[in-house]
Amino acid sequence: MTVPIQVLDLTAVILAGGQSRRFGTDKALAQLGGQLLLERVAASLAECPRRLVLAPPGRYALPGWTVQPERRQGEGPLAGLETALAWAEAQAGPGWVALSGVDYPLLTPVVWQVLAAAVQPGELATGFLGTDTRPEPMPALYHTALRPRVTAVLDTGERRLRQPWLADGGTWLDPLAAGLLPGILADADTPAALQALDGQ
Ligand SMILES: Nc1nc2c(ncn2[C@@H]2O[C@H](COP(=O)(O)OP(=O)(O)OP(=O)(O)O)[C@@H](O)[C@H]2O)c(=O)[nH]1
Repeated sequence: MTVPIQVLDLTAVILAGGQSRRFGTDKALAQLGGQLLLERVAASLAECPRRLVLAPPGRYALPGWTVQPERRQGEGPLAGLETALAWAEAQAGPGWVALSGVDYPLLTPVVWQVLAAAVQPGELATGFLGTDTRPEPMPALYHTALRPRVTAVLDTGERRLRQPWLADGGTWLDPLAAGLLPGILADADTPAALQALDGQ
């Protein structure tokens, strides 16, 4: 019998090393409801026993979290996933990483519980479908066994996290059918998008 995955089995990793070009200022330090976006995402993952923020040295300090750069620093989110998987495996052996960007300020622990409960034996990714019905690379769970594939793709020069091969070996849930509140996965990658979330 397979034992279901729980949030307590996950290694939390927040990608926080981007350029925030569309936002215009560092979006991790933007606020919603009086709280930094980085802190809000971190709060959704607070139950995870291992917690890592991938960001350039000295950019942020987050109590209870390890903050360090990824191995291929500044090379984009796929390089962040590679380091996330390596770090998780070094900490706890084979297992699942809960991966988020800093720009999902409405995430709650329930989102991660839903993903953990949906993990299927033998699959390597579990996430949500976007409004365009394509898999969204974050927030999502990735298994450490994906790392050789991620490394091989990075070595070809590819840097995007949205990869068809990531979606192929995974479970991708319709968020509303999975019981999530509408809008909970909203992405605040511009000031207007963040403003639209004010009051939620
Ligand atoms: N650690 C790490 N995180 C990254 C990197 N690039 C993007 N991110 C993070 O990944 C998430 C999604 O990033 P994007 O919104 O696509 O990129 P961005 O650079 O932050 O923003 P834009 O410049 O507007 O594209 C955000 O939380 C970023 O902080 C990177 O090279 N390293």
